[in-house]
Amino acid sequence: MSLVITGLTKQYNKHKTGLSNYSITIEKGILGLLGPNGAGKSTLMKIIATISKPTAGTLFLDGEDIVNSPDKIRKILGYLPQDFGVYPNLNAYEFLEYIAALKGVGGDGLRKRIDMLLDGVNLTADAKRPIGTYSGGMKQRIGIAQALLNDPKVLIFDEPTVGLDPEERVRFRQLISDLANDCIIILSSHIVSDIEAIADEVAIMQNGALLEKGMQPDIVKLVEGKVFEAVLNSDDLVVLKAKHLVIDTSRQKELTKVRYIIKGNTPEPASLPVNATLEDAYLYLTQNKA
Ligand SMILES: Nc1ncnc2c1ncn2[C@@H]1O[C@H](COP(=O)(O)OP(=O)(O)OP(=O)(O)O)[C@@H](O)[C@H]1O
Repeated sequence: MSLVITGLTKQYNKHKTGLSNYSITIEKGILGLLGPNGAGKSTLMKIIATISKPTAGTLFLDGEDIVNSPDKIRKILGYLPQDFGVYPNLNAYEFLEYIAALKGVGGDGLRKRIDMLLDGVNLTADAKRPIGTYSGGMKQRIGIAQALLNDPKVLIFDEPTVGLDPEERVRFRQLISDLANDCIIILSSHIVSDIEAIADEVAIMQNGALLEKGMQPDIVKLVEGKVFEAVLNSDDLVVLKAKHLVIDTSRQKELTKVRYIIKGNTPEPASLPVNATLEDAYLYLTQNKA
């Protein structure tokens, strides 16, 4: 299964561009979209989910044009939008039955599937309570469950881990990694550690453009050998900041420990090389292009 996107542009109005000439090919597995606010992640996801039409460009799913024939993808799509709304008076069970009816999912297996999904998102014990009484994280989990109702082959999650506690993040990861062999899964976040833990491939976006896409280790390789740490006084820190890209600082008594990416070839004196991470690569790519 592959989704081939070419030259995708979304011009909201004269001044606002959501995506500009964006091309990417997405295969089975979990793709993480990483980018700062306004990068175009939601715009891309809405277009793939056929909620929004592009101004220009094409999307083909296994050779089928999904801009002009959206039904091809809608039948096999699961989508969790960023601003997912729930019906506060329905309980989780009723809500999933309602969404199933909208999606045309029914039959003998429905009850079993709802039970399985409620268990998958850890809501079985609360399934008979009105959703209006749920916490933000619980509402997010019911949103995840509804996206999985129709046994989708293309799954789109816009900021799925917002509001989830660490335990629920692990549960979410397990839930979708079981599906990844068989599906295209696209999820967005601006939290690098979430993408690092969940995604196989990463697409780093900014200002409506794709900066880089690849398997996580290949993205990290972009900054390997460039990341250093040093413990400095405040004067030396000022000098370092003017020359290099600072990733992180922390106080160590009257000194500052700094993690940075070198610009050029020469690290500051008394610096030690450290292993690069996805966060280093993300900051390197987005801050160099900012
Ligand atoms: N309905 C809209 N009308 C006008 N401009 C819009 C609309 N939706 C998005 N935009 C603009 O398009 C650009 C991309 O926005 P988008 O929501 O796709 O980014 P994002 O990467 O999902 O950001 P976030 O992490 O904040 O959700 C931004 O400049 C945004 O202001």
